[in-house]
Amino acid sequence: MSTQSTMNGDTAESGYPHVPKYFFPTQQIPKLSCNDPLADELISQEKPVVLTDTKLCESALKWDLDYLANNMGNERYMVFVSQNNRFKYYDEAKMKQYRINFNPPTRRVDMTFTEFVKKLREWKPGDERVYLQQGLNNTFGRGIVLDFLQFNWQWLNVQQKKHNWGPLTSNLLLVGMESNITPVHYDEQQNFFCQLIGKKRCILFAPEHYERLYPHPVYHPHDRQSQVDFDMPDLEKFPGLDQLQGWETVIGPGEVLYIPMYWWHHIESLPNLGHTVSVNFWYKGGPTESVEYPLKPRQKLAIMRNVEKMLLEALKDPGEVGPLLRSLVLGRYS
Ligand SMILES: O=C(O)C(=O)C[C@H](CCCc1ccccc1)C(=O)O
Ligand SMILES: [Zn+2]
Repeated sequence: MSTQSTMNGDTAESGYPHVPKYFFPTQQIPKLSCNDPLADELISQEKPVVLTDTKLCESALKWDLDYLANNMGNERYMVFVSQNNRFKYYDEAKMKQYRINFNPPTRRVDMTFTEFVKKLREWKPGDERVYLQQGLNNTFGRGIVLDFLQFNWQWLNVQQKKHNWGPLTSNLLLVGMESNITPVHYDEQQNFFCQLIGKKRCILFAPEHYERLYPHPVYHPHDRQSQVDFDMPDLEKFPGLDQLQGWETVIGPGEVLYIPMYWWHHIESLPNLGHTVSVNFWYKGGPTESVEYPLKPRQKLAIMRNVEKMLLEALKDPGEVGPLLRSLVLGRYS
């Protein structure tokens, strides 16, 4: 791959000039062959790594819009619609649970793939944007199912056992427009994220940056999502942002990014490079054999989540959780 170099000679792994886009510094996520022992080392340490040569989704590298339109049948698929380029995830179930004034930033519209492609191809500036995010299941056309069966399951099964992961829970098919952004959030599963069409910039932060990314309360529909807008960081409200530092990479077709469980990630489809297609593989974390101290940051995160859930269960009113925690901590533990 020809690597362009910028004035300061700084050329990222991706061969693209490393264009710092946001207010925080980042380092490049290592990009290694899946046969490199260091790759396995990083995965077992739950650190991010971009893997090449996995052939994990080689049979799906042909999943462009035409192929998908011809093979996705006439089912309706989950599509999110946004008035801007951000697609901040929200939990529909939690929306109904608590009477909080929450205006969802996107709306969910189920549409056929043909309708989706039409909206995508006829889009012009000012129009609402679309992002198809649909779990792969056997309702997809035969062609898709056959491609799916040809994924490199042997390699996946070896990884799952080697790193003591739990079962595969789902595969999300993602078809997005260029410049679409999934704002920074964490998931509670291990993730092999496969890029099929187009390029995505992925910015990751370790779980210990929890205090710097100010996640919404656990009961909130935006649970696991950061309150911070990377385009308009509010350093008064979120002072920890000035310590934030991340890891980033640009992944292209055939590359797999390992997003460790509880690691924050912001994902965007690079502008001017056309639509993107990705498939992820979410695995439950493995059983925790022996608890070792000091606890890992992700274990403390899990504990904090349980404290929030327990307090809400006990207090019922979300408005009482903050005051009780302040009484507990201020002047006593702080
Ligand atoms: O694979 C991942 O974890 C990603 O975040 C990929 C991301 C879309 C994910 C949407 C989503 C976020 C949270 C819960 C359910 C669905 C992208 O590629 O834009
Ligand atoms: Zn995610």
